[in-house]
Amino acid sequence: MSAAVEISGASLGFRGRTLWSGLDLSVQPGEFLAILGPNGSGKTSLLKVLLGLQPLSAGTWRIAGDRPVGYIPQQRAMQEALALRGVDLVGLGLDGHRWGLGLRGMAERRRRVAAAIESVGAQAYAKSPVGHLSGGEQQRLRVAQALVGEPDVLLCDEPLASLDLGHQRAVSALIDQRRREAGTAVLFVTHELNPILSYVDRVLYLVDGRFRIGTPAEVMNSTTLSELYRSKVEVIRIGGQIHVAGTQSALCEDEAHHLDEEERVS
Ligand SMILES: Nc1ncnc2c1ncn2[C@@H]1O[C@H](COP(=O)(O)OP(=O)(O)OP(=O)(O)O)[C@@H](O)[C@H]1O
Repeated sequence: MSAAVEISGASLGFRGRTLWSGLDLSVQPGEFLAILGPNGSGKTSLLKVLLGLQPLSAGTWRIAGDRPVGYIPQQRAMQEALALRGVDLVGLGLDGHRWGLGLRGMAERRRRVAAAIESVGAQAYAKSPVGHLSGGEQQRLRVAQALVGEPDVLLCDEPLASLDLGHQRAVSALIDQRRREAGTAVLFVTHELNPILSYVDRVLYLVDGRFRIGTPAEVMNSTTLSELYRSKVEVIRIGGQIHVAGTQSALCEDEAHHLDEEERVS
């Protein structure tokens, strides 16, 4: 099986600072890869490379197939004055797809947009201007927009931010279903591994120019993360969840922040 995403000998740096280098990564069709790391470690920049928005400093990358990549951007609130409706926003995800002109093409387009909106449970407000919707509602429409084109590769940049627990579960389950049923490769940038832990095949963890790639068990352990952060990091598994406690820069999960504060107080 050929890889959906292939990155070889890749480096990226800005103004003399290397974000990461020597990165070799193949993501298979249907694979779910979580991309973790502290602020500024180059997670979003890696997605930008795969979107063709950011050239590599060295190395090569390739995305198989010719379907447009699906992309859920890091959330920014949409302007209140934005008159675009939810259905229009989701429909933008079909630009570049062709079913021919005429009524059949338009009916197919409408059918797909309606199905994508239903899949994220956004029917109630899909005809409202997106600028009037809550952050979570806007985010669900962005997910629908990214999935409507049935992409072979889905790039997600913290897609669960601003969603409540119920919708975090629904959106992650939807992304998981998509990769299982259609073989979409998922690259999912997140600061919170736990909501998606049961879906994740492998983790790419970036820290200060270094990285590790492996299964959650291979990467999310005290030895590996202490090596990556070059300081003592404790990884604790409780009730099927992973909590990371360590230095401030090592924080990935909120829980760890509290543990760290308690350690300092005592
Ligand atoms: N075009 C650019 N020119 C110069 N520096 C850049 C550019 N793009 C990103 N950077 C810098 O590269 C670093 C990594 O940014 P990036 O957004 O990839 O980090 P991140 O890991 O996604 O962080 P966060 O968790 O905060 O979202 C940052 O210090 C950022 O300022």
